[in-house]
Amino acid sequence: MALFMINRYLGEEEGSESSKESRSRALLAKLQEQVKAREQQSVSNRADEDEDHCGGEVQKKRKHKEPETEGAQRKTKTREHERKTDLTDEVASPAKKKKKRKTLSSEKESTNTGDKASDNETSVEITETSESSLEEGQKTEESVDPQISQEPKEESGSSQTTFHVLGGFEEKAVQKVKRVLPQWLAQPDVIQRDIKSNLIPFSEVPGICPTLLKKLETNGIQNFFPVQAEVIPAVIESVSSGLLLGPGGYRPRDICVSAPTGSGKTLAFVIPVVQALSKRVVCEVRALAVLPTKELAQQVSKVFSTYTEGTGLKVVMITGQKSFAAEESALSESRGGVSHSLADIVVATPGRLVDHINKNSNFSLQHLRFLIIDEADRMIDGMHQSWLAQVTKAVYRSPGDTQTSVFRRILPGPITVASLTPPQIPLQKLLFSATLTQNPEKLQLLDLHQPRLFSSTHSRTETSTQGQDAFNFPQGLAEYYVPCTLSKKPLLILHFLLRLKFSPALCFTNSREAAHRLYLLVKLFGGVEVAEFSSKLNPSERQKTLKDFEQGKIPLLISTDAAARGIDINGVKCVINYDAPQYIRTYIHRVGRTARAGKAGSAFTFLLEVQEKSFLQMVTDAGSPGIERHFVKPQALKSMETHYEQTLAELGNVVKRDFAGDS
Ligand SMILES: Nc1ncnc2c1ncn2[C@@H]1O[C@H](COP(=O)(O)OP(=O)(O)OP(=O)(O)O)[C@@H](O)[C@H]1O
Repeated sequence: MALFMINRYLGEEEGSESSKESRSRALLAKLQEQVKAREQQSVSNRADEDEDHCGGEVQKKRKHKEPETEGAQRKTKTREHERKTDLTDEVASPAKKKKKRKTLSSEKESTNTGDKASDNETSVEITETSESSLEEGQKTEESVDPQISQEPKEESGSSQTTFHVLGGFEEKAVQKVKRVLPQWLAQPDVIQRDIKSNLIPFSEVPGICPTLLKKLETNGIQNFFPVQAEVIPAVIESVSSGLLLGPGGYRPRDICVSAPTGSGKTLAFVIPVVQALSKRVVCEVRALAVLPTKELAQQVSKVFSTYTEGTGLKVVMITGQKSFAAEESALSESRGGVSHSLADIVVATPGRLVDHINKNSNFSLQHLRFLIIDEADRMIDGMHQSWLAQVTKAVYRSPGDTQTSVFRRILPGPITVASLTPPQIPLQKLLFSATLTQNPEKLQLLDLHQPRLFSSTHSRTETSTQGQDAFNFPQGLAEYYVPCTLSKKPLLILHFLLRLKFSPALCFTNSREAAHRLYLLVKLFGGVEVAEFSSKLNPSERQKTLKDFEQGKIPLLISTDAAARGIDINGVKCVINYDAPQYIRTYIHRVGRTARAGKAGSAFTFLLEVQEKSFLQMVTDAGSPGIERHFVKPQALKSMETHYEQTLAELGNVVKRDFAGDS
């Protein structure tokens, strides 16, 4: 199915070498023709002149006779051509008419300067004939004409010359390629961005079973957030005819959700999936959630576990946190020599998922009904791991498979009566992200079926100026940038924590080395509890660090982008971009660790002078409601400077020791 319409190359390829070459060749051929015609003409003129000078009465008569016949023919041709040209000129632009008038007046000029009437006539005829042949050429090459139509003027003084000025093609304005989004991307179901003033009571969202509503209340959820009120009913509707068929017996539409960070996307898929699977009889893997990191998988797995409690549904996480064998035995067991699934919902990272597909013969995805791709844009970027192709292969039987069960699964092709006849479990994809790409080519990689988009961003062209995607920022987020110098950056962090009491604060650096150095510096300076979070730590250390930070034991967490996406830490008041992020998506996810669930929060980005212009442009283009300047006066840092210098010297020794220890 053609999912996407992309109007590319609306005009002819102006810059293409081959088209330039063929134009040049056509022009050259035309000019050569004209040169020949003129040479012949001038030869006959010269002969006429000679005859004029030395010929007698007979020759004079012949001369008069010849032009009479030839000239008459030519004149008839010319008049005919004039009539044609006049007709064309009636619809031609005024500029063209002007040009023609100019050419004709130049012809008149040349006529008046001539000595003999016959010469004059010949001159006019030549001019008009060449113009006529050029007019013909105009049909194939418009841009050539203005140049050539002026030639007779230059030649009028010396009608014998065959010299032509080449080149100077008229510039054609290149038509700009317009972006045409497919309708489902251009006109999404709109999700309100303002959570606080758009809370939706449970009673207004139909179809959710009372047990789940009770569970929501038990977990402190009183109302639905806008994204949940839109997406939950849509997914529930797609299973209204049971797990085997979508509405009307057709395959259900895939669902894409693009909503700001902290807007409650997790519950938007957990609730309907749990409700849909709660009626299952046999335990099989029917839902698979794929996330980019272990921490995120753990977070989502926890939410699934909360809402499946008491339903009999089993949630298993496969991220590599446990050994492969331990994960294998959590996924399935063998009873009477037959393997039985022990998982209804699997939460996985792509790498480990592929391992199980390839190495665990008891891991079956043949009953998979929901494929949830959280942080979908990141997962698309990571598609080089070909995890999606592996999942698809595991879900559908291979063509050589002769399985004859009614429930056999065949990779769906175009919808036909035949293809719909055997009932088969449809695989529905649910995509979620705060920065879902609107790039149709990228989305096509996911092979979506009649996708439906829920988005709080209408279209990227509304807010962006450079074709960059526009995103929505959380309503309660206040963005600031702090102009600074490289040497003062660490002092600023200390100022923010110790003086301004901005805590708990999550501080991002662009590398784990930078995170480690800053962590050491703050620790040596003293006065504030600090921890670092990066791939330097093992998974259990990372888990403990996040827990301590969430519980308020650590007011400052210095992290790489490992904590930038999806991590839901309650109560982060402030995000500090110690190093400015290079990409807008990174910025959006980093600052999205605060101002979650409709709460307020602030984000500060430290900017060196050279970074200011491009960074502010990037943020504005992405649709930021506004980023304010927050200037810290140098005097405010003065009192910390001496201690800071001492700490820096000390840091040098610690780093050396660290380095020696590492090597
Ligand atoms: N209806 C609700 N009422 C109150 N709190 C809610 C509701 N829905 C979700 N939350 C809370 O909002 C917070 C953010 O939710 P969630 O992590 O699902 O956001 P998200 O949209 O997935 O964010 P991100 O894009 O950063 O991953 C969570 O702590 C969650 O418990």
